[in-house]
Amino acid sequence: MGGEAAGVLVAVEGLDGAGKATLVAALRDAATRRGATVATIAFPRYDDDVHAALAGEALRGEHGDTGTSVHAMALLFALDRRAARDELAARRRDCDVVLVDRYVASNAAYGSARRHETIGPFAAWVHATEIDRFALPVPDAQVLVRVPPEIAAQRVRDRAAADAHRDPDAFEADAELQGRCAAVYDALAREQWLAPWWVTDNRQTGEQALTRTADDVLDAVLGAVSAPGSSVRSDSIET
Ligand SMILES: Nc1ncnc2c1ncn2[C@@H]1O[C@H](COP(=O)(O)OP(=O)(O)O)[C@@H](O)[C@H]1O
Ligand SMILES: Cc1cn([C@H]2C[C@H](O)[C@@H](COP(=O)(O)OP(=O)(O)O)O2)c(=O)[nH]c1=O
Repeated sequence: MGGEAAGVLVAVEGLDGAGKATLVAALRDAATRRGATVATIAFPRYDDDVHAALAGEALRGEHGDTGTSVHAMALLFALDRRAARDELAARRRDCDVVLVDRYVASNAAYGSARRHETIGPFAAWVHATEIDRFALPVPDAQVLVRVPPEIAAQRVRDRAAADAHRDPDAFEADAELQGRCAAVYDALAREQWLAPWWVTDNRQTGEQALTRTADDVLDAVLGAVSAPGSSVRSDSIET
């Protein structure tokens, strides 16, 4: 890898508490062990971008009715990514693998779920706004970290109990929204929305299971990217 080719852009997606940050760290370690250079970016970039900061505040009830508007929230998340375009391009120039913790599909999943849609007008608007208009790069692969919503919700609660700064926000506290969001994510993966998806089951606990999952994901994602003939696949990675 390297040279003129842009680093592989891998988006990690899933519910709040699904285990995205945990998998991103495991993927970074696994890719590094294989000799690849790796960069990671987590969206929303609360500390680095004003749109992300505003979205975070709106999720906690600030800024009047901003949080109740599906499109306003999605625009703030999208503008955060738009402002990260140069950084994304630079990381892809410098590194073999760029891992993003949430990306464009998060907007499609959460916004569609909020509007009680699956893949419909809202997902089309997200594509038109972020890909067609903002020219954000299409990822090479999208990984759905899949767990039942009840397990994700329990992890969010445990995390909040352990860390006062991780109090559940408006989306995290809405169990019905998380349930609909899980269904939209499944549909996005099934339909290969935007780019190829891989689905990984993250119910299992333990370091070993995580390392195995990260290795399986890397094999699948990097294998498919370096062998374009094999193109779009929807393999389910069993852990
Ligand atoms: N496979 C797993 N089994 C048990 N706990 C997990 C697993 N993956 C993540 N966790 C825990 O669940 C919580 C949420 O994980 P995190 O990676 O922060 O999720 P996300 O980034 O999707 O919100 C964390 O406390 C993490 O340690
Ligand atoms: C990045 C992004 C997040 N979201 C939602 C998902 C989450 O419920 C919420 C906050 O993002 P999240 O990554 O969960 O941040 P944190 O765990 O630090 O609170 O915003 C979108 O709806 N669209 C997006 O583009």
